[in-house]
Amino acid sequence: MHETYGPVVRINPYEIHVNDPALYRQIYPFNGNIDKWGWFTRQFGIPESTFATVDHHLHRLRRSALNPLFSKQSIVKFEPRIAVKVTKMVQNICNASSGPVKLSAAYAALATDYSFDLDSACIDNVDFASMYHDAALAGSYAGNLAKHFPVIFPLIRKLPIWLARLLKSEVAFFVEFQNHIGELVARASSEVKSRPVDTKRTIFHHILRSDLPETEKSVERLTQDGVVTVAAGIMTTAWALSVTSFHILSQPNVLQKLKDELDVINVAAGEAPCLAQIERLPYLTACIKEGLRLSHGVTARLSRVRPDTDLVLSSGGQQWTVPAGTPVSMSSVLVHMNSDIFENPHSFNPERWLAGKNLDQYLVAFSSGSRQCIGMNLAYAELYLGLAIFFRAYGTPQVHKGNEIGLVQLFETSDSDVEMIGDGNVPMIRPDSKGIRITVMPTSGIKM
Ligand code: HEM
Repeated sequence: MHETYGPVVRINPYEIHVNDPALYRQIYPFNGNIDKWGWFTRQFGIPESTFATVDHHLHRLRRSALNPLFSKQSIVKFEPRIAVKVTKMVQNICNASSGPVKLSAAYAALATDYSFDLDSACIDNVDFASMYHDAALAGSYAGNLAKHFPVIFPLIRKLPIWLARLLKSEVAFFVEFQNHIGELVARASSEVKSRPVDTKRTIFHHILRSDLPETEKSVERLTQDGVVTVAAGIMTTAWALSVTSFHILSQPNVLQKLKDELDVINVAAGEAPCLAQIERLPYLTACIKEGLRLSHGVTARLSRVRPDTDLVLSSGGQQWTVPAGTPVSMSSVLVHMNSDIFENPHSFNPERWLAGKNLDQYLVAFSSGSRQCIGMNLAYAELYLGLAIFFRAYGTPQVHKGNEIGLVQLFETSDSDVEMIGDGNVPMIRPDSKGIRITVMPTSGIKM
């Protein structure tokens, strides 16, 4: 429709969609009274979560309780925990070397494990099975249907587990996932009541002790917030790690440059590199940005509504007025794949971020404005530590330094295993893909 009708199109009777990267920040600004669109947010069946809150002011109140947990300062405190999990994952991959390892599942298990006190220990599973990841993905894909039939999720949530298991394993995972989060919230709630000065600080303990009104602290509301926070963190981070690793492994010149950069950082034997150190590495940073660009983050059109003001969009000497109350959006995929900004947009090319072109403004995987991803600092910490520890520990038969714990090679994995074929709120991949798989040959080196 954009090719036929231009950059600003009324795509259905209610909604306007935009395809002009210059307009992205105008649609998603940090200031102003901006709501979400109820028709979009109802698809997940969690209307009381911060993510799905429609009203701007209520959203600000709910988000204010979460903000301190996700500040850069708080995430730095998480760093040792993330590093321990990544190191364990890297060692487990080496131990599980008898057949191909599903790297995308390993990353999914990793992202699940460091999501707030879930005690899931997914990375200890030999096959890296990740119940939460699969449940979250199934829920995200189902959103396309649930937008039209919003009764689906409330019904699923009420299913007894035996019936859910009879229907489909993903449905059962989803019910178990929600039940597990509900149990964690209920436990936190009774702990906070019985021991008001306890120092244990999961996301739930934190909210329960915050200044939010008591009506905002119900077990049901906090369960909804927990479900979306964990699900949003797992799917996106695991996919960004997977896509970035796939491209690095498939281009020996990229791997060589990355390993050269990682090899010179000063790390004591047996220790993980520290975040402050690796965040300054230009080539690793460029790989992460390129990986975020090609993994897209959230692919759905994230509609915004100005309830009481018109929105005037202006670009290239043209102006459009979006009337108050009208949902308007621009998909991240259209920004990331715009060939005027990113030449050969399908190719993984970290160098484009090092050419002084000020491309950062067009990296919108985390969206922008008042509803921008709250987990961005945590996601970056996971990406930096995950990739740095993995690529210090592993080389390929073509590119290695001699001090790795193993050599890896992609196993029957091609571009078609990472290419987006549809929008399931996150990228949909061809259904018969077996994931991003590697084979591992342990070496005698020990350094990580
Ligand atoms: C590469 C990793 C990630 C990407 C690309 C990503 C992307 C996004 C995007 C685009 C949004 C905006 C959605 C909207 O406008 O409706 C969002 C919101 C959100 N994300 Fe992330 N995310 C990532 C990791 C995480 C992590 C690690 C967490 C927490 C554990 C998290 C928690 C959330 C939450 C709670 C929201 C809702 C925020 C609000 O409504 O105020 N995300 N994310």
